[in-house]
Formats: sequence, C-alpha cells, structure tokens
Amino acid sequence: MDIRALGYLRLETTRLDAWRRYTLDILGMAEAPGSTDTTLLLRLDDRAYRIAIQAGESDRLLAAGWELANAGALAAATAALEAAGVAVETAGAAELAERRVQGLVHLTDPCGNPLELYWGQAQDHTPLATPYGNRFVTGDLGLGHVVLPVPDVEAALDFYENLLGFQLRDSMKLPPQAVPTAAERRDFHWMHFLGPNRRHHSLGLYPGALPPGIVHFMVELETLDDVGLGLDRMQAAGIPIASSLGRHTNDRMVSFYAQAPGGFQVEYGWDGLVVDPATWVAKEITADSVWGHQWNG
Ligand SMILES: Cc1ccc(O)c(O)c1CC[C@@H]1C(=O)CC[C@]2(C)C(=O)CC[C@@H]12
Ligand SMILES: [Fe+2]
Repeated sequence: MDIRALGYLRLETTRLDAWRRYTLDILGMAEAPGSTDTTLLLRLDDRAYRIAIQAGESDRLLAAGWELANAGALAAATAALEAAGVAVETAGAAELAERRVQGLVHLTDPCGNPLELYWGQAQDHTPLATPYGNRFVTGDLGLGHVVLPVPDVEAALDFYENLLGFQLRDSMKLPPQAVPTAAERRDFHWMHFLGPNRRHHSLGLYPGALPPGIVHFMVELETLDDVGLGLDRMQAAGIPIASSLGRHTNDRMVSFYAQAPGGFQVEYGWDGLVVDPATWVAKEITADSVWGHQWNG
C-alpha cells in the first residue's frame, strides 16, 4: 500500500478555547482560513490545514489522516483493505469538501483507532505567518508523528507493517509500570516505531489503552531555538511539562513533551533523523533517550 505521509490530525475537544491559546500562542501555529468558532483549523505549512480541532462532548482523536499520492493509489489501497476484510467507508462530496481533499476513505485499525486515507489536499499559497517566525519541518516527511494506543500490539504491528506497508524502524521494551493499561501482565511490552517515508517514524504504537485515543503527537521545528522558545512559552503559560528536554536514541530528536488540553501530550522537537528506507534495518533500542527526557509524574 503506497501511503506517503501522516498528512493531518483531527481532534475533538471539550475546551476549544484552551486549544486555541495552546496552538496559536504557545506552539506557534497559524489559524487557517475556514476556521470557525466550533472547528479550529491550523496551518503549519503550505497545506490548507494540518490539524483540525472541533468542539464536542469528549477529548479524543477523531482521525489520523494518511496521505496517498493520487486517486489510483487510494483505489488500490481500498481494494487491498477490503480484500483483507477491513471495513472501509468512502467519503461523500460534503465530507470531501469539508476535509479539502479529493478522495477519502474511513477505516479503523485492529484496536479501533480511527484512520483516514486520502489524496489531493488543497494547498494555501499565501505566505505562512507563524506568530514567532518559527518554521515547521513537514514537506515529504509529513506533519510529524503520532503515537496511538494499541492494547493488542501484535495485531496492530501486523496491520501497519503488512497491510498498510509501513516500515518497522525500531522497537523498545517497556516495563510493566510504563504500561498500566496493558491487556495482559507480561515481563515487558514492546513499543514500536514505524514510518511510510524518510522521517524516522510517523507512527508510534504504545502497547496499552488511553482514553483520548492518542498518546502524543509531535511537530518538528526547524531550529533548536524554535524549540527552546516554545519551552519558555509553555513555562510562562504555566502548562505542565510532561518531560524535560532530551534527545531520543532512535530518531536523535531533541524534544520536550507538554501536557495538551485533554489528557495527552504534544512533543515539540528538532533535528529528527531522516532515514533511507532502502537500506534501513529494524533494531531494538534499549533506552528511550541519550540524555534528558525526565518524565514527571
Ligand atoms: C522512546 C521514544 C522515541 C521517539 C519518540 O518520538 C518518542 O516519543 C519516544 C517516547 C515514547 C514513549 C511514549 O510515548 C509514552 C511514555 C513512554 C512509554 C515512556 O514511559 C518511555 C517512552 C515513552
Ligand atoms: Fe514521539
């Protein structure tokens, strides 16, 4: 299946005002045309939007949107999903217009996580005015990465590797205390990192349950100062820092994690590894970070 990138995220929130301040004033994203009082659209680059946050009854992931190259690629993906017995729902004209894409199907992964496969997202050709002059690293690498809760991690890994065609980049053993919601007690639980493109990982699979349906999403900044200035803004706003600044072992990213409105986290990073999928070899990492990343709580 020819998935190219993590294209967008859709979230539901009970606190849209908090998300508005968080994304615009702290993360340094730009409000996109079409944004309303009930759905906040955020621009990070030349796409019409990369994150859509809609007011609702709960705080949860509504969809991780994965981008394909064109209509033929989406048709082939849909056929492969149906052949594998995955229920696929094709979007109608109203939904395509709302998403600003030319083709889209809905599905869920084996753990019930909501996914959308799409092609042909609208671009915004007006200059991007981020509030602090910060720039996000996107392009072929996509929006960033998302970590999804997958209580049945073996089924999820099989689905993303063998059906969606993501490449396994590496895996890490988590101790039981790091996975209090695991489906069964084990000596350790594998966490996996995968990607459909040269970004080290666009997807993390966390082997437990989490009510919002998302563990964290990561956006990558062009400079270390962008990240440091973002950390200063978090602290000035009194946002709890979930993990201090550190550098990951696998994608070498320097990042911190902050609590987001709604029970999950945002990772704000710089200097992520770009890999060559043709020569990549899957590995086990035995530490999450080279330095830093002190988790609070
Ligand atoms: C280990 C790691 C490598 C690259 C990343 O982008 C990344 O987010 C992580 C950390 C993953 C992970 C998490 O998401 C939730 C809390 C976890 C399970 C821990 O307790 C250690 C690693 C953490
Ligand atoms: Fe991450």
